[in-house]
Amino acid sequence: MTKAAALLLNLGSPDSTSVPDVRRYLDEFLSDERVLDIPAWKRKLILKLFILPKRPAESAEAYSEVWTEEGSPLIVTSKEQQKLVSEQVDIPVFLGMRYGNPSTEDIIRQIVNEGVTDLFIMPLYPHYAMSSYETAVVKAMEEINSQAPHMRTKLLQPFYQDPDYIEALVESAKPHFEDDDDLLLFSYHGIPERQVRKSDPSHAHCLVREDCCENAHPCHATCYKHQCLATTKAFIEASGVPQEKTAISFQSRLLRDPWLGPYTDFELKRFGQEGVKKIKVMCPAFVSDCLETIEEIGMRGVEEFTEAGGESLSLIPCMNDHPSWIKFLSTRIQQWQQTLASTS
Ligand SMILES: C=CC1=C(C)c2cc3[nH]c(cc4nc(cc5[nH]c(cc1n2)c(C)c5CCC(=O)O)C(CCC(=O)O)=C4C)c(C)c3C=C
Ligand SMILES: [Fe+2]
Ligand SMILES: [Fe+2]
Repeated sequence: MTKAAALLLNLGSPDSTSVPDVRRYLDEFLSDERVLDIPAWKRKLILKLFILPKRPAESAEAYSEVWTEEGSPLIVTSKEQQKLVSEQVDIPVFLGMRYGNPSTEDIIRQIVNEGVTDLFIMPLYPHYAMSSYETAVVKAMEEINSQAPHMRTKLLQPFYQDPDYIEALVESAKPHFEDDDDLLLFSYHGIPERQVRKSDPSHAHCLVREDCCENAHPCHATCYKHQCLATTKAFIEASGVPQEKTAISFQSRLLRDPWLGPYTDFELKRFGQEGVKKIKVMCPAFVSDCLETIEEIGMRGVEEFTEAGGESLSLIPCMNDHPSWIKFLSTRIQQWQQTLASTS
């Protein structure tokens, strides 16, 4: 007897906006060797001396700005996505988070208890990064290997230029465009440049030249920079937005190492100073609105831009529960079920 199921994976949020809950979450998140990819002793020291004393209170305040009656926007939206996808397919759809709850460990236990033999693992990240897609997959596989080593698994690959994803992104974003917009900014979550180099299997291609991540290359199956550029290019082509009215930047830096640039906060200031008046910002690395979109762009970004002279900045919502996005996920599940049926 076989039983198939799908598992949606996302990053996770603290359980509440209390400082102890946020501290627990940040401790789990930033203790991940794929997020702070430095020697373990150094990571522990940095966490203890520089991050955990002050950041939990600052982040708790930021979370309070976006928290809803049902909880964190990321969790609430992810649960809604799970419900909507479940309604479109005829197998159970589970939801797990890399950090916090519902934890990957608990959800794999539930999946095992329900007798699942074939699991489609769906990291809800369009782009490959060791700190997002890779760590989610590694954690899920560790749990499966220890709890149910015979379970068969299949992985949804990063879908950064999948025409169906691009179509869903265009359909959800385009209604927010206005004729008098001066600029559409694609703001992606940043990562340290070091992690782009580490994810380059050749260790000789990515970030070696200014334009090395632009074009297709065998090293780019794991190149976050290339994949963000590719999403932007595909979106511009599919949406018809004039390229000269677009820009790209990377947000959410932590610590002082060089991260992928240009940095969103610096760019918003520059645009304001250079006379750009009306900006729309979309964040295609996130499929659900969360702290990093609602607070960092929709609140702080607005201040940065208007204080520098800009008139208005609007955040374009992520795909969230948009029907085209739900269809994308449901279709990928159905396609996997067809391959299962044809191979069994
Ligand atoms: C979209 C993919 C993401 C990548 C890549 C990523 C890398 C990355 N993040 C941090 C540090 C933090 N990120 C935080 C929040 C956060 N990050 C993502 C996604 C990616 N992160 C999401 C969806 C969220 C929002 C979570 C929510 O609850 O809404 C935070 C926590 C908040 C804060 O204190 O600022 C941190 C910290 C690093 C260091 C990193 C790559 C190395
Ligand atoms: Fe992050
Ligand atoms: Fe690259």
